[in-house]
Amino acid sequence: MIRFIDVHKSYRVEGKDIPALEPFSLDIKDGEVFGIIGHSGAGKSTLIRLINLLERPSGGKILIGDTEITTLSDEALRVARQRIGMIFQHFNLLSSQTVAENIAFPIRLAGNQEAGTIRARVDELLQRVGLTAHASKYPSQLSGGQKQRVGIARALANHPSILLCDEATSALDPQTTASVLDLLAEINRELKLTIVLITHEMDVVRRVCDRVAVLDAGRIVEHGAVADVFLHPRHATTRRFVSEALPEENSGEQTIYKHVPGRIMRLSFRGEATWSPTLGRVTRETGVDFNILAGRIDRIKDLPYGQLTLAMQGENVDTALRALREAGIEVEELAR
Ligand SMILES: Nc1ncnc2c1ncn2[C@@H]1O[C@H](COP(=O)(O)OP(=O)(O)OP(=O)(O)O)[C@@H](O)[C@H]1O
Repeated sequence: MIRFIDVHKSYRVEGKDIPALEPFSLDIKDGEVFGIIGHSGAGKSTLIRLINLLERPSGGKILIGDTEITTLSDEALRVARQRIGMIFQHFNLLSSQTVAENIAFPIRLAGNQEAGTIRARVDELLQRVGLTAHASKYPSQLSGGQKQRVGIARALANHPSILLCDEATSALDPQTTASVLDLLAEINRELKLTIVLITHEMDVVRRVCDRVAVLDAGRIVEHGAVADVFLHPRHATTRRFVSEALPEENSGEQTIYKHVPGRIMRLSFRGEATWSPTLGRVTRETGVDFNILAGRIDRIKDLPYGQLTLAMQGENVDTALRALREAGIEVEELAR
């Protein structure tokens, strides 16, 4: 568990303390993928860098397991940091070293000098990230996605229990982003390490995270399970992030709703409910008419979900809505 207790952080700029993170408490559980989402300047980098003390908090406690890391000696902190890997938006590879040498570097730094052991570990890591054929290349000969795979292999070199990802996919195209996120999900699943990632894209959160915190101007304004935050965003900032991830929600439907007869409802289905023909059954039984205005079926990490926007008409709409709720479908009225 990574535990922040009443942590806050200010930067001293021209003799003044400028707050970057207001006091917050937060627990990140072992083995989960935890996302921190926020706009530029919200404090994401500051927050993630508190975990390995690249930034020191101005107050409060940070615990990793039972260890309060802010009280560690320099030597103890150096050892603790070996169990915390980090990857970066711009990869931060050594340009004069090959892929294999980049990955070997932190292993040597941790004190392991035995060439055979290092080679075996590097081979294992190359295989994990799918770069065995590229071991002797230099970073300039790799694509962005391949560079990030080297970054991931290097971060995993000393068997960390935590992997910090600082905008790891922000410099990548959508397809490469998807493959790097798949790799992170696989690493999380197979190595059971905790992943903390920061991003400004809700889609990254939707694809890989179990839980998420939304940062807005240095404050955590919302946090919880991704499915809850994604399907029922409460804070205006969260709603904006979600609507960016669901572009059709932005395309002027609010205006269309005014011209469509009936009550405009949004139905959200999760898990098994996504596949069962409940809507058909309920509307048949209640004689309610419906018109589909928008819809999607997708996944939040491994959880299938569906959202349908309907115009519903008929005498028994309320009965139909009750029956839908009883069947585990979440129902929200958008307009009447
Ligand atoms: N070393 C520093 N010295 C002074 N102020 C800083 C420093 N680092 C960050 N800040 C300020 O702290 C606030 C939070 O910055 P931070 O980099 O954590 O945000 P962010 O959400 O990661 O933004 P971005 O997505 O643009 O990287 C900003 O107002 C920033 O200007």
